[in-house]
Amino acid sequence: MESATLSPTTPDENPDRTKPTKTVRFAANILQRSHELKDLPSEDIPRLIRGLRHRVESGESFASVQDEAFTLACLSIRRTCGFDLHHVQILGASSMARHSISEMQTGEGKTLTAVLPAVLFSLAGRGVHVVTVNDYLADRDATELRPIYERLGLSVGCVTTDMEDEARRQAYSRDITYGTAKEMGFDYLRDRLRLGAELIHEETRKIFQEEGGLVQRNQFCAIVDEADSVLIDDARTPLLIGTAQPESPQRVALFRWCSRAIQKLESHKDYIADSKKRQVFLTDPGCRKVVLLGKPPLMEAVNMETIFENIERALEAYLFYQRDRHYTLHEDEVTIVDESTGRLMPGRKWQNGLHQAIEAKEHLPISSPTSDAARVTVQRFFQQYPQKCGMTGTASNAKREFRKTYRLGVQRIPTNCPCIRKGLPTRVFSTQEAKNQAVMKSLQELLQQGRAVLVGTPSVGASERLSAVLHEHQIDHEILNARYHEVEAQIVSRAGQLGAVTIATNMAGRGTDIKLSPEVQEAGGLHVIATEMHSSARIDRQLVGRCARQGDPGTFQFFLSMEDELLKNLPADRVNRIRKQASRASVGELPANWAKLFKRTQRFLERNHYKQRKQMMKHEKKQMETYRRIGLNPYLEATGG
Ligand SMILES: Nc1ncnc2c1ncn2[C@@H]1O[C@H](COP(=O)(O)OP(=O)(O)OP(=O)(O)O)[C@@H](O)[C@H]1O
Repeated sequence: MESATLSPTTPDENPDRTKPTKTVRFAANILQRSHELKDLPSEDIPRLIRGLRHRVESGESFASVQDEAFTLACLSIRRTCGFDLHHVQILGASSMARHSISEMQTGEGKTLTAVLPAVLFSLAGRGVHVVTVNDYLADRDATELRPIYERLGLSVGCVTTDMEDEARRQAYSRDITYGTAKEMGFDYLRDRLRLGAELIHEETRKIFQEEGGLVQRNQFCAIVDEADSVLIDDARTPLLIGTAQPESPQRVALFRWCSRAIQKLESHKDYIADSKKRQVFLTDPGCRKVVLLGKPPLMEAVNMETIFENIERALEAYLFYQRDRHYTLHEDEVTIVDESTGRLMPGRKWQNGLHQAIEAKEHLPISSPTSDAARVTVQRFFQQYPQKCGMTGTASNAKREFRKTYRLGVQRIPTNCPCIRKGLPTRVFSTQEAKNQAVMKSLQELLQQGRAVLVGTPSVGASERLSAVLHEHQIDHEILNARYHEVEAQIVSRAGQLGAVTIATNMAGRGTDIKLSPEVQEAGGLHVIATEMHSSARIDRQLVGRCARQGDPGTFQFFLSMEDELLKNLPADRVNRIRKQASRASVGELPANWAKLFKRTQRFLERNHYKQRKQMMKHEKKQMETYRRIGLNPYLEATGG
């Protein structure tokens, strides 16, 4: 059988779809061979897989068993799901087997595509990690795909947030384990903490591992779904485990005092705020003012340096962290909202006193602060997998970063059916109010046409504000945000029905598969209204990718306003200038060319975030080298190995 050689052409570059290319022949061949095995008794499939495993364990390469492994996987998929994989899915799988990121458009069936490389790499018997963006998707994929793997004689596990260590250990001992990068990364760090100094002695490490002291096996293969979200968007903050410091009334008094004291400070005069980096620096006059402010007796022993630092944290909490956008409040606790996925992250805390500063700002009980115990960047964590690959609908514009950081190429895979998604012209308004009115009008028109509508919003707060406006206009709708994650599956299952209006945060941005009812399909499919642009064009493309999947009809439109969050990332004086200019141009809708400002701001932010990631990696590399040189566990921070 000939091996897969993907031509770099995209469907647009090679519109002659009737001519079978070498790659199409490769995919057709795999499917044909799987059809030839249609009478193979079920019990023979695991036997054949065991044969392949034996060959890999005896030193044969993955490439030499790839065709047979793919054939058996296709057979199992057909017997379980009742349909064949599309050729393009087999091409996507083949490029992943050669350590690439397959760029497959949204809705092309990436979840099933990943089964093929997962089966192939599982033959080494060292564990395959299929990494997704959230617990919901990890659990959904593991549950839905389990029958396919089990037919092949392969075991499947899933790691989610609230699991105990023993259950995690079990899940990692399976052939294929589903989970999020965060869960897998934190398990990795917890293992490094368990190892302590033994990490650097190969022999003791092995013994420790064999005795079951660790939860994870050594990293071997990672297949990353939504690769740009996991490897790029989420890679701006390192994975970090903190250890709780003892409670201290002094510190509680300090956080509370700082939260009040900042009301007396003036921007530009007493402090400088950098909104891009979300940092605040006290100026000399600011420091002098803080020194002179009256303090409670409990703070007498706190040195001025610590007070300045906590004043800066309190200002950051006040200026850059908004309730129902960056965090939510639940039962007297601050719960972080993941900015790129819109999901809650219970149990996670901001470091260096920021979490406590936010608690003080919200007049909540102050939790005990944590200090760094172990940390690793997402980049470094994934670099340690000798076999890795990924898939996403939005990889091309991060091609360079994938190559430089992870040594992963990006391969564009043609769509199965031509995509007929249609974008309507972006509309820009001078105020949020004018934008909401226009969204409402558009919604009413769409509902009259018998469409289903998904409205994307940037935060929990924004989704609820828009919901209130819809209530005023008596438009029935559902909300999909971090507060309703328990009923996510039901909300998604209704989102493609006649007259359905779903207001969602980024939670619906990735992996959400909205099935259309026949009437909605007939009326033009799902329409996506994006009510803001995100900090990365890839996140916007994912939201828009909820419509017009697999050749279905579908449309989308952006509604933007000069009061949008995105523009707040520009320097304040520039935003004010632009807003004044806009209000001179119109009080309602602005000319279409104002949309360029949003695209430029988005590109500016993308560049900034890339720089931040590069800087973080440079810093980590330096730190690791120093730790190694002096013989300490390089993953342990404050404990010093
Ligand atoms: N070969 C196939 N034949 C028929 N249906 C398929 C096939 N492959 C996948 N599907 C179906 O297509 C739908 C979309 O699949 P999936 O959610 O995996 O897409 P995706 O590429 O991951 O989308 P997104 O990028 O939005 O996450 C699912 O309902 C899945 O069952």
